[in-house]
Amino acid sequence: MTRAGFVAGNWKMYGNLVQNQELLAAIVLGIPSLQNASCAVCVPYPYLAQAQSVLKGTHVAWGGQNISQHHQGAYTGEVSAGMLTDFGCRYVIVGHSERRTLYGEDNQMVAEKFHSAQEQSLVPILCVGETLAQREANETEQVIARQLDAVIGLVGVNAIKQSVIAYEPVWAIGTGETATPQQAQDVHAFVRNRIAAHNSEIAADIQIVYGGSVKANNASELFAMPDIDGGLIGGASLVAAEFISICFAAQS
Ligand SMILES: O=C[C@H](O)COP(=O)(O)O
Repeated sequence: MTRAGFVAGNWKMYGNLVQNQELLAAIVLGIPSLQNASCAVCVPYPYLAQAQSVLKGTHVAWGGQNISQHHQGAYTGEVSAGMLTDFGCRYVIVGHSERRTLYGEDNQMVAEKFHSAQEQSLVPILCVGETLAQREANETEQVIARQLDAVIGLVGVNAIKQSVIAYEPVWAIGTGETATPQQAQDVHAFVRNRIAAHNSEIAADIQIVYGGSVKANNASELFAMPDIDGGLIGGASLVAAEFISICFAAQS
């Protein structure tokens, strides 16, 4: 079977009302439809209402970049999965390496966030990936296995079915240094095999996307690999023409 492609933009902490309006309008105009692929933008919380208002009824979905693992409560500054659904979100990124590194999110917390997202019918985009030091120490597979197993251990493999997995080698994020298609493919195949050990059907169906310096000029080559189903795009998702072209590269 051919899995559908998927591309999500992660705007990180960039944008303002005026720039967003221009970017979203250009994306909507540039992506009237996609063949066997879908796309989304994950915007900062304050702009969810803006994304909803511009993207509703279009081919571009939207989502958040993080959620609390808690349902509600005295957690100053946090945002729950339910709050994202109030703004029509379909997706939420969990476990991005910037959250893991800068905000101390460990595998258990990421698994809880994944669970919390699914409880509200959001599709979690689960990020996994190794640092440069871990790659150089030949620990890539162990690191990713731990990140994946923590989630499967908490929610079970059947729940994984309703998610997207994003392999993002930390050393390739925002650095301009992309993993080669073969390096990325090797890890994607590892992730798929690890899931296949639990359930081969789910492993065959799940979308595994790559993130780390994906641009319009390298997307096709990456997405052509058998286990790479699309991308999670940082910097290039802030440039309409780049993002649109990456989304088209995920078509099949
Ligand atoms: O979530 C997106 C990744 O962090 C990739 O960012 P980048 O495309 O700017 O390297």
